[in-house]
Amino acid sequence: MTTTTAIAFEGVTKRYGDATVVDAVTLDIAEGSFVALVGTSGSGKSTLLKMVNRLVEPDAGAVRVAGAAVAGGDAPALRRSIGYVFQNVGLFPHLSVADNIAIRARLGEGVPDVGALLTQVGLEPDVAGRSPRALSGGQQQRVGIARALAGDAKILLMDEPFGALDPVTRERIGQTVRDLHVARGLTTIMVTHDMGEALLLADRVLVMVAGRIVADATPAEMLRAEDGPAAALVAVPRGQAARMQALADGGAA
Ligand SMILES: Nc1ncnc2c1ncn2[C@@H]1O[C@H](COP(=O)(O)OP(=O)(O)OP(=O)(O)O)[C@@H](O)[C@H]1O
Repeated sequence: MTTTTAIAFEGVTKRYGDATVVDAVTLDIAEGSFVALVGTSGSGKSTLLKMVNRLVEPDAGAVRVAGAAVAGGDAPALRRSIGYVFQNVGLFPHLSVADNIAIRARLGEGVPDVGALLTQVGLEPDVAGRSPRALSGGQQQRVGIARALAGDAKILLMDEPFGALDPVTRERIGQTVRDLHVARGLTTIMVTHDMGEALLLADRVLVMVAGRIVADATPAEMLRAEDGPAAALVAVPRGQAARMQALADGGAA
């Protein structure tokens, strides 16, 4: 089976002052893959992600989307073709849910089918007329996902999208995103602090430390890792799962 590269990072580097935040990262993201980017705070995950839609420009190297260097093209057009979801959602409170989703249409694209999008992200179509202020945090994030997909994006970038949500809502929205990823044939990159979430949602997990990718494996490979940075990160969810199983079995945790 041949795989097509949707996003390529070629020796990408970003510095802020003396600090090298992303350090010569070279990486191919296959079309249709769901990639989780994990690592401790400040390791450069968001910076790497934002170089795809040019919210951050690299100091060296190149990012390619569908083979074309993003630096050579029109940044607003690129951003409209890529769905971007982030923790604070960023809905306009004075606009209705429908207008928030259709905001890209105002920027010159076709008018999206808001009702269909709301259904796809697990909301009732009748929330379309409400203000985002009248929605829960989880519902707002679902609207954020609908907005990200309104322009028929084939790439979905998510930056710690569920960080502010309770675990049950987080789990449900994660599953919604995974289903949309499959149904729409998306290429998805999700930045998360949560290794458990990464293992359960993604089909490839990248671990970033100090601006470099130090582990790159499937969730199953990550879980089998005996040592190294991946092993340290999976130790937490693996240990929790084992302790909970012990509790369920009636033994001491
Ligand atoms: N615009 C900026 N100016 C200066 N330094 C920055 C800027 N953006 C990010 N940094 C620094 O770059 C480093 C990496 O930041 P980045 O947000 O990419 O990390 P991260 O791994 O996504 O962290 P977190 O998980 O906390 O979001 C941090 O030390 C951060 O302070």
